[in-house]
Amino acid sequence: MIEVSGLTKTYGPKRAVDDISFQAPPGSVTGFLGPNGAGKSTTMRMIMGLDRPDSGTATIEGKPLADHVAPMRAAGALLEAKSVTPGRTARNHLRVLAASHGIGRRRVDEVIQMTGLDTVANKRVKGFSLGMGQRLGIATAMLGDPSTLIMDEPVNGLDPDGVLWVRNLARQFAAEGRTVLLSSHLMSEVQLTADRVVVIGKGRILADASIAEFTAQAASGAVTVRTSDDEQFAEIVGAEGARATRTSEALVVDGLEPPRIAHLAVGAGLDLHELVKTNATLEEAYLSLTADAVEYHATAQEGAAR
Ligand SMILES: Nc1ncnc2c1ncn2[C@@H]1O[C@H](COP(=O)(O)OP(=O)(O)OP(=O)(O)O)[C@@H](O)[C@H]1O
Repeated sequence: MIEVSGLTKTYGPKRAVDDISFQAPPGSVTGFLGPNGAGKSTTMRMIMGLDRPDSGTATIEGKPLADHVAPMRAAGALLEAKSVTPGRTARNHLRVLAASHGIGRRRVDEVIQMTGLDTVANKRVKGFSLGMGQRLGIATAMLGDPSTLIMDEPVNGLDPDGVLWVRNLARQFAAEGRTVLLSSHLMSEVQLTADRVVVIGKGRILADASIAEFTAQAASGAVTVRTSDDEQFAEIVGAEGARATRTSEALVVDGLEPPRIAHLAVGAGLDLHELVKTNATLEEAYLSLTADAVEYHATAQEGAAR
């Protein structure tokens, strides 16, 4: 369990994190989302005790990470800034770290295997690709077999196979009752990986909900209907006070729930060919929520495809 309470961090005039509180419960994957510069990495660094908050607290299993007897067993993190000595091999990097935390060499071999680094474990880290570096970062995070795993942009630079692997790893960790907090800008991936989302914008919490709740909030509630006579059915729906818009292929009904729509169609003796409530995707929900919190806008290019 990660608990963040009233956490605030200012860099000069910039309030990077502004009085945020949220929990990442055990047994689930919490997606940590927000536009560039929203404060995600700063928050993760404070949870890991790498940045000192101006005020507020961040705890793991009830206490700050630094107060744990074996911090690497409490939490492991893949953060953006890597602290790997480039001249070392991946295996040596892991061995040095393991030795300084009382972790045996067998665990080093295990995490090398788990992260698919076997063939490059004896190569110097400075020659690593972005994806191999990510895998080594994840291997480092897992070294202590931690109960909490924090990953900042874990799929950054990974090939599709690696993306799937991170998704399965996160899901497996959660299934084992551990806590997973991960940030990502890939909404489709978060939708597949996370159970819950915490959305942050300009240092403040914008949403804290399950994926289902979060996307339901953004859904228009419209229902797509096709019947044996859409023109007649549009009138029936209109008489009920709902709005029916005809598209080339169907009717889009606003203001009635599917069971009522089905009841009306059957009552009018019409065949019902389609009845679908439209759900927003995580990306649509995210974009509509964060529209005002985006700090770095791209401007449309002259001559760009329209
Ligand atoms: N060490 C620092 N010194 C000064 N400003 C910083 C520092 N670290 C972060 N900031 C500022 O704090 C704000 C939050 O940054 P942070 O890296 O936490 O955002 P983020 O949500 O992780 O963004 P991204 O998605 O781009 O990684 C930004 O405006 C950033 O410029």
